Amino acid sequence: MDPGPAGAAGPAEPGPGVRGAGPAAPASSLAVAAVLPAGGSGERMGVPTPKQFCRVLERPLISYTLQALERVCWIKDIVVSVTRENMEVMKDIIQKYQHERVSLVEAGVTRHRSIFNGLKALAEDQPDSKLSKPEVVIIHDAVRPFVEEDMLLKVATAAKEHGAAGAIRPLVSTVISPSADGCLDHSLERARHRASEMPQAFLYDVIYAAYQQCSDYDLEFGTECLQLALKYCHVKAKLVEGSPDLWKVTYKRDLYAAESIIKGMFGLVTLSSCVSEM
Ligand SMILES: Nc1ccn([C@@H]2O[C@H](COP(=O)(O)OP(=O)(O)OP(=O)(O)O)[C@@H](O)[C@H]2O)c(=O)n1
Ligand SMILES: O=C(CO)[C@H](O)[C@H](O)COP(=O)(O)O
Repeated sequence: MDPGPAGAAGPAEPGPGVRGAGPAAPASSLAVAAVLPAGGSGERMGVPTPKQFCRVLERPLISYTLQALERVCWIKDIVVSVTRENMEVMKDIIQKYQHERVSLVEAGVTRHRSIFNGLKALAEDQPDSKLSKPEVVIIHDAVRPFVEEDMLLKVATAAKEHGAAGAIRPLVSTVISPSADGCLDHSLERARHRASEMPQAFLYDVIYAAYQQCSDYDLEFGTECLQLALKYCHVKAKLVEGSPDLWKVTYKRDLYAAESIIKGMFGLVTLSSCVSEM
């Protein structure tokens, strides 16, 4: 286990993303970068602090996500989209927890706009940029801290082959479509559908071209990057089964769940204490 950064506050975290010897890296010729949208306000969490900055065991949630990515040595650059008002907060987090290879860009008013801003920073025509255009870009929500290297490798490799790839999970509940009068219109067959999670990965040229062409409606209301690659670049994403830990911290209770997973990683929760609580 890696110790936490020297002098950093918070637990000496095992860090998500590192277990055992780890999976093999992709071919060294594959240039990979990551974009982390972190410009949301976390309305559904219902607390004043945006959820990515909420503390879990004394450490901001986004710091765990950054740690999971920066421990993957083949991810060269990590671009984080943050609102102007939280830029200083983010810089303080980077300094305090000694995050590496992180660049900041200004977030947009929607998630898609924040991602687009991150992609623009990686484009080759950026003057004075220390970033270089990657072949593959991973997109991962700042509020999904438990991503493993193995999963990142799977989506990056599949993106190189297929142009796009994304993590999926089985649906827990059936998805239904209501009609305008609040009654059931139709219901989807659960076994034939999947929940789309993160991370996702793309050939950079594919996803950048998709964002450049996409409509204001997509940028405002879209929730699915894989759909943009399909709609604008005719790229059918490879879907990769992910672990349950990829879920997105959304509600207040998710912070408690994240805390208990991190404690489990530290060995702070023993099996007997779990059993006695059941
Ligand atoms: N304008 C936005 C909106 C969202 N995000 C980011 O996109 C990710 C996933 O979005 P979501 O979970 O919906 O975050 P919020 O928009 O913050 O949450 P809510 O929908 O509850 O307001 C988060 O890391 C969030 O910070 C972003 O970068 N820019
Ligand atoms: O769900 C997703 C994948 O499809 C995205 O990860 C994302 O979290 C969607 O966020 P929002 O619902 O706020 O747009």
